[in-house]
Amino acid sequence: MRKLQLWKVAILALAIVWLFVSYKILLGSKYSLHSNAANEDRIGYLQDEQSKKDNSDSVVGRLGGDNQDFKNGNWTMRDAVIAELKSKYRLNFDFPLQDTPWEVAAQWVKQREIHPEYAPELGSILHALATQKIVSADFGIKGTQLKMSVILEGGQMAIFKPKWFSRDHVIKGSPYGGADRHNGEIAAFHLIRLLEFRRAPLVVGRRVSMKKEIMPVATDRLLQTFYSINGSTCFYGRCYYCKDNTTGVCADGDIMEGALVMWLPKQWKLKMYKHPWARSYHKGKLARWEKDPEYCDKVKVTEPYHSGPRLMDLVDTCIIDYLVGNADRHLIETLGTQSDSMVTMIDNGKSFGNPNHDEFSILAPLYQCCRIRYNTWEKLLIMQEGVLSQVLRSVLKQDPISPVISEPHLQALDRRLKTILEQVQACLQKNPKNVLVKDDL
Ligand SMILES: Nc1ncnc2c1ncn2[C@@H]1O[C@H](COP(=O)(O)OP(=O)(O)OP(=O)(O)O)[C@@H](O)[C@H]1O
Ligand SMILES: [Mn+2]
Repeated sequence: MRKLQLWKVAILALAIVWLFVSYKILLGSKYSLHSNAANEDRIGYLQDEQSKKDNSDSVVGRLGGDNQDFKNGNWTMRDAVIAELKSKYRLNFDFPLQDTPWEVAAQWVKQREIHPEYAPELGSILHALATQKIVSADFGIKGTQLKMSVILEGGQMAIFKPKWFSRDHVIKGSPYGGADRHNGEIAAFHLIRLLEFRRAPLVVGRRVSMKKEIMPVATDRLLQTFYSINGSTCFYGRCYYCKDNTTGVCADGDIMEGALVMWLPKQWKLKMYKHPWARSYHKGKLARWEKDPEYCDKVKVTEPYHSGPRLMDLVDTCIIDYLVGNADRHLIETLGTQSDSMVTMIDNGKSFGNPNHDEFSILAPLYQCCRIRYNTWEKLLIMQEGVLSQVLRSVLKQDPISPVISEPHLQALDRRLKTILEQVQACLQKNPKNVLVKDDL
């Protein structure tokens, strides 16, 4: 029995080494594209791969357009990885749908994912979210931050999180401070998608005319919170932090920019739990996990973290939160009520606040537990060496309110990813046997 265990560990260790070595080799290797024949072979391969997934856009065209190395006949494997990922995650806004966009999206939701990995319809659904007529508007129904809840033609509900800051505004001070970042909500959705977690509701940017699209369909109670400053329409809504004109947000003239977050189908109930790694939110008072380096050992033996996927879901979540700089996940919400229900990545408003600050403590579940899903680690490895920012930049360019985040935020993602991988490496060095966890745990 013990022998068998040792064999398993040895095979796993070999697999890890192989993955590392092959990735490094792939990154380093260069394709010499001097001869036309070689060029055509390479292009042919990519076209085949591409056409399997999406025949709306050609890799050759894209590379010819934005890859200088390719033009110079000096094309690295890293470029191939980037091209492949850009093509995989590119949105096709015209992809034909077999049903209404709302129905297609509703049918996607499963026990452990909100949308599938291969989702060519996603572009058309996001397009519908960004353009369908708003038929009613009211206060946001839950949460402490200002938002509107809207119904789109066809009955789909969505949350409108308004713009508070310009793209280059930097939030200073506490790592969980500042009003929501609507653009962060959009960028986080795509980041979560690129890392294949698939646990965030669909989000798209949208600019709405307050006078034409909102006011004619707004409830009276929402309209009562509207006011204007220097000709711009503003509102303060109703929420914990919504008081009066001093707490409201203003459009740019009549046009208010925001993020529309698609509401999950009603039959999927969310259940809220306190996050074991929540902050104390009191200056000078540390939470238990901040005082006790062995804290994870205690969490690991308590329900529902002692078995099933819950603990590893938290590790995945802290990886996303560290990347985007969200230090405010004091609650977790599971999709469904079972012990193996997935931890959703809902509410990414507190993200992309300060590109110059990396809040290491967000990673506590990872560095205290020293465990990560094999699958997650693999996805992170593929995204290293700047691949992540390149692919995300390209995806975000397609959003209606592009540019979604500023360059320093994209650079910060690559830097933070490096830190995460260094942490995993440190764990592997300390305790090689127990770090990588099977994907169904
Ligand atoms: N897309 C969605 N589908 C279903 N429920 C949602 C969705 N988005 C948010 N909710 C629910 O509404 C709650 C509030 O939303 P959200 O967390 O985005 O608002 P918030 O004001 O930022 O909240 P908080 O004050 O907790 O930070 C969530 O905790 C969740 O229960
Ligand atoms: Mn929030």
